[in-house]
Amino acid sequence: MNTQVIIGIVIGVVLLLALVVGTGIALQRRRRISLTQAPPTRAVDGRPEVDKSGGYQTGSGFSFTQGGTATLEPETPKPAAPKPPAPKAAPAAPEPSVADEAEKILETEADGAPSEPLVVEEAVEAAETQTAAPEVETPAVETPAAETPAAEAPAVEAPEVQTPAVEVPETPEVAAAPQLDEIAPTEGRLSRLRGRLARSQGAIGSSMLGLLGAGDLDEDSWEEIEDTLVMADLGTAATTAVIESLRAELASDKVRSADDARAALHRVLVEQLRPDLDRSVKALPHAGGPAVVLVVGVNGVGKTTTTGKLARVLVADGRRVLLGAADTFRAAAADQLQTWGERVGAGIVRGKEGADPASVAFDSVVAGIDDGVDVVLIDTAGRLHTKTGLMDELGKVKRVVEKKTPVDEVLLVLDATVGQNGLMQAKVFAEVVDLTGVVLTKLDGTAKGGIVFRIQDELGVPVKLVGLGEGADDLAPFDPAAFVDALL
Ligand SMILES: Nc1nc2c(ncn2[C@@H]2O[C@H](COP(=O)(O)OP(=O)(O)OP(=O)(O)O)[C@@H](O)[C@H]2O)c(=O)[nH]1
Repeated sequence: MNTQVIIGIVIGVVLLLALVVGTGIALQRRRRISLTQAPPTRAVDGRPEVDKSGGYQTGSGFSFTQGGTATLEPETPKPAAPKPPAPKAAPAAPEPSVADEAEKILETEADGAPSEPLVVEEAVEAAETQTAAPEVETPAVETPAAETPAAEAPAVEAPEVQTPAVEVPETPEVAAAPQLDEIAPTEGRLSRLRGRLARSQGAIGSSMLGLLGAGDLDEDSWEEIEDTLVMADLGTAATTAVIESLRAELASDKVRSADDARAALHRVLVEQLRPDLDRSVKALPHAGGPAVVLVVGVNGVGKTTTTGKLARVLVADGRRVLLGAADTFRAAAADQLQTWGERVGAGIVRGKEGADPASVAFDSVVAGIDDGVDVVLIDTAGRLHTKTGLMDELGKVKRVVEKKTPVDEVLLVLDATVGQNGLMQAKVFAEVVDLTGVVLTKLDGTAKGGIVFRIQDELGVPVKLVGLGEGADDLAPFDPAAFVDALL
C-alpha cells in the first residue's frame, strides 16, 4: 500500500512539474510573438517596404501625371513591383552602329548580371536589417521536458533573461528620417519666388506698362514696345503676335486707364504663352512599373540640380524616387546626384566613371522596377549639341531604356541666360530624342524671361518647369498666368 501511495505522489509531482514547465514555455513564447509582431513594416512582394518619403505628404502645386500607357490611379503610391518579361536578345532595330551595343547591354541584363553599376539603396539595407528581427524567435527553451524531475525546474526562469535582447532589433530604421531635409511647400512656388524674376520684371513688365500707360500710342511708341520685347528675347514671331493683339485690345476702346492697360497686357501675354498646353510632368507610375524621366541638355545648364530638385518635389508628394546617374563623364556629377538623393531618401544607381551611360540608365530602370519605386529620374551627361557622336549616344540611352519600359518624359534643360543659343540647342536635341518638355533654369539671373515665349513658339514643346535659383527648392512649375503676374 505504501509503495502505491509513494508512486501516486511521484506521478502527481511529475505531472505538476510538467504543467509548470509547459505554462512557462507558453507564456514566454506568447511574449516573444508580441514583440516580433510590433515593427510596423509593410511587405510588398515579400520585401519589407520602407517609407522613403520622410513623411512628407503635401498637396503639390506641381502637376504630375502618368505616361501614355498609364492606367493606375495617381493616388496609388505603391504599385506592386511586377516583373516585366526579361528582354529577349531581340534583333536590334535597324539603327546604325549603336544597336549592337544596346543588344549587348540587354543580353548582359537577361543573364541576370547588372554588372558594374552600384546600387546605393537605403531601402534594401533597411529591409535586410528588419527581416533579421523575426529570426531571433527561437531561444533554447525547448530543453525542459516533462520527465525531468524537480531539480530542473529553475531552468524555466532562464529564458526570461533573454527577453530584452529581442527588443533590440525592434528599433526600426526610421532613425534615418531625422537626417532628411525639410522640403519647402510645393504649393504656389512660382508666386512665392516671383521676386526672383525681378530682372525680367523690369525689362518686360515695367517698361511695357510705362509705355502703354502713357495713353495714345504713336508709331514711335509701338516701335519702342517692339524693341522691348525683342530685347527680352521674345523673338520676332512672338513679338509680332503680341503687338498685333495689343493693338487690337487698345483699338477696342476698352482700355482707358493704366489698370485697363495692365489687364490688356496680362491677357495678351498669357494668351501668347499658350495656357492650353499640357504642362504636367509624367512622373507617376504605370500599371506595369515606374515612370521614367530622362533629363537632357548641354553642359552646365543645371541638369543634375534640376533632377535633384525634381526628386525633392516628388518625395514631398509622397512618391518613391530612384535616381539614375547616367552622367558617367564626371564622377563628381554622380556624387552630386547622390547627395541630392541622400538628402531626401531617394536611392541611386550609378556606374563607374566612363561606363556606358545607356547601360547605367538601363540598370536604373531595372532596379526601379524590381524595387517597385514610383519614378526613375535619369540624369544624363552634358553634351554639346554640335558633337554628333555625343548626340547619337543620347539617342542610344533612350532606345536602350525603351527596350525595358517606355520613357514617359524627356525634359530638356535650357539655361535662360544664354538666350538665342538655347534655341539652337533645343532644335538639335529635339531631332535626336522626342522632347516632351523644357525646364528653363537660371531665370533668376536674366532679364530675358521672354525666352519662354520663344521656346514654345519655335519648338512647340511646353516649358514645364522653371529654375529660379540655386537653392534646393528653387524649382517651380511653369504656369503662364502666374508667370505673367510675376512679370507685371
Ligand atoms: N541661379 C541659378 N543657378 C542654377 C539654377 N539651376 C542650376 N544652377 C546652377 O548651375 C550650375 C550647374 O548646375 P549643374 O546641375 O551641375 O549642371 P549640369 O547641367 O548637370 O552640368 P554638367 O553635368 O556639367 O553638364 C550649378 O552651380 C547650379 O547651382 C537656377 O535655376 N538658378
